[in-house]
Amino acid sequence: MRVQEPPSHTFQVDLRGLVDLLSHHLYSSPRVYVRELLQNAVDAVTARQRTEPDAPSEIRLTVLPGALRVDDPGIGLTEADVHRFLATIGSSSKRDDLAGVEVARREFLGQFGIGLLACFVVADEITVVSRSAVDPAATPVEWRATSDGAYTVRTLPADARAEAGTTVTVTARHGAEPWFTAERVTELAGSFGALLRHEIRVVADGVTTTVNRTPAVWDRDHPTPDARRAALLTYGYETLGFAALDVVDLDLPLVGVRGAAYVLPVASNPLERGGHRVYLKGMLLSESASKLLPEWAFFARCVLDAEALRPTASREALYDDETLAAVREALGERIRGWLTGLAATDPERLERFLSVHQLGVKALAVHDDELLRTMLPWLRFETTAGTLSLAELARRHPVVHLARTVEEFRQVSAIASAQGLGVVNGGYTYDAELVEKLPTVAPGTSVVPLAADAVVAHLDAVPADRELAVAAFLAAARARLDKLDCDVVLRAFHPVTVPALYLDSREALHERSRAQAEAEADPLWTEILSNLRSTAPRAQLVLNDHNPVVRTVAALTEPELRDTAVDALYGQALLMTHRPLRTTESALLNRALGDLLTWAADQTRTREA
Ligand SMILES: Nc1ncnc2c1ncn2[C@@H]1O[C@H](COP(=O)(O)OP(=O)(O)OP(=O)(O)O)[C@@H](O)[C@H]1O
Repeated sequence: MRVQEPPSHTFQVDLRGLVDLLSHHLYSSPRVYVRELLQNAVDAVTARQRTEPDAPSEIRLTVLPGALRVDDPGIGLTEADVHRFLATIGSSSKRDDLAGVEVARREFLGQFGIGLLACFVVADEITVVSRSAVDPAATPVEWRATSDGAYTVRTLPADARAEAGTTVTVTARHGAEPWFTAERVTELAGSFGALLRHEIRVVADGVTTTVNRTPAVWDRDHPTPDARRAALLTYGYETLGFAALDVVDLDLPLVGVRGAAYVLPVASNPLERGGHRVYLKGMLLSESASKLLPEWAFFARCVLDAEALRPTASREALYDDETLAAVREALGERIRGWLTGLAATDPERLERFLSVHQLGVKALAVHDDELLRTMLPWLRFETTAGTLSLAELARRHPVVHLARTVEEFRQVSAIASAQGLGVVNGGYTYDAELVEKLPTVAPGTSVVPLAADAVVAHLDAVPADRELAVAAFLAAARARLDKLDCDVVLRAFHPVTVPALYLDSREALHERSRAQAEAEADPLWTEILSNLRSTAPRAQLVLNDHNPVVRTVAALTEPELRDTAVDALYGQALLMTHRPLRTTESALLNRALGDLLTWAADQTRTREA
C-alpha cells in the first residue's frame, strides 16, 4: 500500500502580532528608532560609495512638528527593491548575494531586515520616498506603511525627486511626541552616531548641528605621546564619567578593534565586569556591554569601536561567539602587556594602580606565573615582619611559614616574629595560592605550612625546678579549662608583654564543632557523632613565664581568685586571636573581669577601713 505524503503548508503570520513584537518587544527603549533610521541611511551611503566612491555622504535629520525626516544621498531603492526589501519583513539587501555575506557583515550595520519596523514603537506611519542610484532610468518611488501592517507603493513623477537617495519620514504616534523634540533627536543622534564615518547633521528650528566628530580620538594624529594620552584621558572622562588612573591603547587590526581601556580610579567589585561602551562600525551598540575583557581585568572599562563583532538582533548586546572570545583574549593580552610595561618603566604609577587594584592583579597572578614573576616585587602581603612583598620576606627568611587562616596568623604573629620566624598570612583571598607559588618563581626559597604546635615547639621550656614550683597552679588551671577543651602549658617566651597565647589547630576547631553538634543532637545522631570523636589535639593556652601578671597569678593560693584569674588570662588570649568570640566565651570573659573588679574594689575597701 502506498503511503500518501501529508499535505505541506507554510506558516501563517499574523502581521499585527509580528509588527508589535518587532517594534515594541525586541528593544529595551523607543530610543532605538533614531538608531535604526541612522543605520539605514549610513548603510545606503556605504552601498552607493562601493561603486561611486565620491558620491555625497552627508546624512541629515530634520525635526518637523510631530515628525522626523531623514535624508540620505545613498543607493536608493527601485520599485522592485521596495517590494523586495522594504515590504518584506526579514528581507535585507545587506545580505544580498550581490554583496556577499562576509562583505555585508564587514561593511553594513544592518543585516536582519527588521530594523525599520522599530520606528513603529513611536510612529503610526512611515513614509519612504526614494530614487535609485543604480538605475538612472528608474523613477522615484513612494512607500507608505502603517503600524497595522498595511502599505501602499506608488511611483512618482521624475521631478518629484531629482537626486538619488532616500527620504524617510516618521510621523509621531499620539503620546510619542516627546521622542520627536529637537533636543531629544539631537541627543539620540549624537549618542548613537558619535563615531559614524559619515557626517550626521540635525536640522531643527532652522539651526543645523553636526552631531558626530570623526575620526575617533584614537584615530587622530596627536603631536606627542603625552598629548595622545591626555586626549584619550579627556575622552574617557567625557564618555565614561570617571577620571581614569591610566589609559591603555587598544588596537587589534585583525579583528578591526580600535579604542582604549580605562583603569578605574577606585576599587571595584570583581563581579561587576560590564560597563564597556561598544560601537560597531561607529554606531553605539551598548554603554554597558559585558564579557569584553577577561574576568581578571575587572579594573578596566573599555570604549571601543569594532568592525567584526556581531550584534544580537536587538543590537543592544554583543553576540557571544568565538570572535568575541578571541577579542576578549587579545584585549586581555594588551592589558597584561601594559601591566608588565609599567613594572619595567613606571614603578610609581604601578604603585598607585596597585594601591587600588591589588586584588585583581593577585587574581590574575594566581593563574599566570609570568605575571607573578613580574609582579612579585610589587604585591604586598601581611607578614610577621609587617606588610611586605614576598620577595622581601624571602630575602629575610628563605623558609617562609604559611598561616592558612587569618586566625592562625593572628594567634602566632607576635610570638613568631619574636622567635625570628617569617610567617605570611595566607588567609586573604588568593594569598595562600600565591605564596605557595613562591619557590617556582624565586628558586632557593621554600614555603612550609605553619602549624600552631610548631610555634610552641620553638618556645623555651621553663627550668625543671620552676615547673615543679608551679605544678599545683598548672594542675588547677588545666582542671579549670578542661571543660572548654583547652590544655594549659607554661613556656618562657618573648615578647614579655604577652601573658598568654591561645593556640588552636584546625583539627581542634573541627573537633570542637563536632562536640558541640553532638551535645545538641538527638540520641541517634549523638551515637553517630560520638563514633567520629577524634583524638585531634585540643586547643592550648600557653602561659608566658616571663610575664609579670602570669607570675603573680601562678603564685595565687586562694582557689576562687586563682580560677577567676585563669579565666581572665584565657579570655585575654582569645581576644588576641581577633576572632569573634562565641557566646559562652564572652560570658566567661565578662564574668571573670566582673569578679576581678569586685575583688579589687573589696580589697581597696578593706584597706581603707
Ligand atoms: N535609507 C535607505 N536607503 C536604501 N535602502 C533602505 C533604506 N532604509 C531601508 N532600506 C532597505 O530596506 C531593507 C530593510 O531595512 P531594515 O532596516 O528593516 O533592515 P536591515 O537594515 O536590512 O537590517 P536590520 O534589521 O539589521 O536593521 C534594507 O535591507 C534596505 O534594503
